[in-house]
Amino acid sequence: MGEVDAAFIQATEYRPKLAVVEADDIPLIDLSVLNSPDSPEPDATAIRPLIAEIGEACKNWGFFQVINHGVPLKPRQYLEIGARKFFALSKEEKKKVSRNEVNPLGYYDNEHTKNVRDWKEVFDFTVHNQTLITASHEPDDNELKEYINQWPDNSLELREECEHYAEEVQKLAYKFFIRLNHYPACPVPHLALGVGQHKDGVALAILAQDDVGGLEVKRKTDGEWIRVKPTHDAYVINVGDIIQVWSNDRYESVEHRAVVNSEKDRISIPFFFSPAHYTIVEPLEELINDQNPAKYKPYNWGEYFTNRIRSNFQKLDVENIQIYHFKLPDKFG
Ligand SMILES: O=C(O)CCC(=O)C(=O)O
Ligand SMILES: [Fe+2]
Repeated sequence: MGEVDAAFIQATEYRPKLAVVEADDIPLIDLSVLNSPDSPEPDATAIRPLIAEIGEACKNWGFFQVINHGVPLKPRQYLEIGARKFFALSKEEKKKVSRNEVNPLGYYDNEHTKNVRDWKEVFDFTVHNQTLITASHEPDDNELKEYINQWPDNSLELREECEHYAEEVQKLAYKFFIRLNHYPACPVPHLALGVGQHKDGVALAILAQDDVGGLEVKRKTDGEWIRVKPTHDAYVINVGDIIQVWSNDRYESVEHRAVVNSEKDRISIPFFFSPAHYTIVEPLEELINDQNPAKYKPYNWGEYFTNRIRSNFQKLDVENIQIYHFKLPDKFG
């Protein structure tokens, strides 16, 4: 295997099959009724079929793509170019904006998913230049800290490109943070993964991917890994853990991963949507009744998130925090 660090090598059962199963069946949803120039405020009847379509996609797949979403293409294209320029800088230059124990935003090339190193480098920033978040994952520690974006200086216009994109894409959801993912070409794509299989802990993820492709979704019906076909100017949206809890398991957060390849590098830009740090996440009251009792205990989002990033940051012996840790016993057995 020569020069590839053993930290990147997946256990046999997690290694990707490189034969691609490309899904035509991941729902492709047209959002044009929401963006009609004639009726800026679509009425409830007009959007009812769309809501049903999204509900079905969330239930059956947990994943879908959207087109005619109203987010302009230019800022996304500029940011993709800007991301490529940034990742092409020397390690030394990129490390000037490195994430560290104090500030988890910025550049990072050592992320682990389930204790195996990901074949990627990332640049994280929050939509607001300063964001308050819970400092500690300990329940009794109420201290908050401020996340501050780190921007590379010199000639790059990365800051403007990131801010401009954030302003536009947040119209599709609300806010939190955006990641620039760079997956370099990999000499051992059958042994490593760009991101190991995982679920997103946030409420919703909205991903812009370039035309190289590599995102794979675990199909709910048979557990097969399905490649999400890059579609021009589409966004891939997936349900995260918070929606699973809010919906009391009606909409499940789905496992996914990013496969790498030996020829081309790849850029993807996920936008992670989640509530404010003080939010208590629990099944929505209106969905709960005697027949359908709450399946989760309430948890604090800020503590959960801090716990998660702590375990991404250092290789821990224990599994990181998961929503099933808050699962209540099933009353109907
Ligand atoms: O790059 C991709 O296609 C997926 C990235 C992803 O799942 C993540 O960053 O959570
Ligand atoms: Fe993800």
